[in-house]
Amino acid sequence: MTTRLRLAAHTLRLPRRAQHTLARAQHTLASLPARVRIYELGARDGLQNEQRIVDAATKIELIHRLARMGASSVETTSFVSARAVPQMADCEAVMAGVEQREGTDYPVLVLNLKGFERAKAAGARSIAVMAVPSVTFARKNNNCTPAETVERAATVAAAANAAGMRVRGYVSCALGCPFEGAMEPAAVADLAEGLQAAGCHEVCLADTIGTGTPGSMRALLLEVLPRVPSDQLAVHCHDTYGQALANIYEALQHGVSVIDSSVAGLGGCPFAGPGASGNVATEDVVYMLDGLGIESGVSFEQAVDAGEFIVQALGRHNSSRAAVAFQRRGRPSGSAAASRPGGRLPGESWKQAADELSEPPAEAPPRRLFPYGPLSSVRGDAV
Ligand SMILES: CC(C)(COP(=O)([O-])OP(=O)([O-])OC[C@H]1O[C@@H](n2cnc3c(N)ncnc32)[C@H](O)[C@@H]1OP(=O)([O-])[O-])[C@@H](O)C(=O)NCCC(=O)NCCSC(=O)C[C@@](C)(O)CC(=O)[O-]
Repeated sequence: MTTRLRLAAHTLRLPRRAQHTLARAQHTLASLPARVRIYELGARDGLQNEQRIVDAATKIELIHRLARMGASSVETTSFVSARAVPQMADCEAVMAGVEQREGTDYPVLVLNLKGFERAKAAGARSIAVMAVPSVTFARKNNNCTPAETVERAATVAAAANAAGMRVRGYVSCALGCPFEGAMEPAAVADLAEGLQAAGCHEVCLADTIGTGTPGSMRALLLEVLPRVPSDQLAVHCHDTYGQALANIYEALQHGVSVIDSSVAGLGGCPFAGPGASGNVATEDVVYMLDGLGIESGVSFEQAVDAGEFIVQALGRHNSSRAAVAFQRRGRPSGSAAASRPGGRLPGESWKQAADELSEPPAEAPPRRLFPYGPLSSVRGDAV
């Protein structure tokens, strides 16, 4: 008997109101993807706006940790003007030093043909391009018009595809521009479709300054999804107004299964004006996904370790709520870390704690319990 049938039999014994609640929960969970891919931005978007220049060796070590923690993609650097973004001046050295793991994608951001030629010469196998709907942001960030951002992206994508590279396309300011406010969802959808037609295997809707809400994310997805299918979409949420996780949850319910994030919540575009905060923290995203029973392949503990590594190098605070809570309190009951209050034993480094915690417990506890039982049964997965 499938879990769904067993569940149906079980719910008949519940009061009518509880049956409705359960049916609603089951409907929501049924629409969530079972697995998502994490596109990690800590080494590129995460660092590009930091004033303290991080040396190439530290960036390379960070990239290795991000790959080891299980991110599907680790955006490695950007091939842009060193005058415009001094932190990315060492892009060639970083590319040369990264030992690429089998099964991990290492895209680099490229905004024009000059950047593409540099990336190709440095051995990049995967790139990201961008299109911008806002006139002011396109001028400040890309030194061209919105239409020219699409033309440049298409030119670069064609060259990259001809060279056998994978191409992702960002639509920046998808939920708002720092200078022009809300963007028309239809205009964003036009750019998303344009990037896909230009040869991008994946289109990422970027809330560059984190002004979106689940309402505006839903309105945007309803406009974009008829034109670009959910399995070719990603979302990139900054957390300026504390909406990033809610926006991601909204996107998950529409079938989007590639999530951008940055360890320790680092990041931001240097051309987006003051007050825009970092990306949603990878640790927070993974904590939420683990709680939803959605596989990401990312180890929460190793994400905390990577985030701590880079915030210590930068001498700044960690913006991940989940990482900070984990360091103070450990994981809540039911998780492997819970048996070790504080997550880390006295004198133990985060790396040791993470290695220790990633070892499977002798008898695995039931994972991800939902008040009505294991999440998979509520979702109605067949067994
Ligand atoms: C847009 C460009 C490339 C200008 O593009 P351009 O208009 O083609 O530049 P140009 O021809 O006017 O050249 C200006 C100068 O830049 C040099 N140059 C031109 N291109 C390159 C290159 N590829 N590599 C190295 N140097 C370059 C070029 O050689 C020249 O140097 P000069 O002769 O004055 O000494 C430039 O303005 C630039 O690099 N801007 C930086 C933009 C940037 O990196 N922004 C942050 C990343 S975007 C982001 O974070 C958003 C995202 C993706 O995460 C999603 C989201 O949240 O929205």
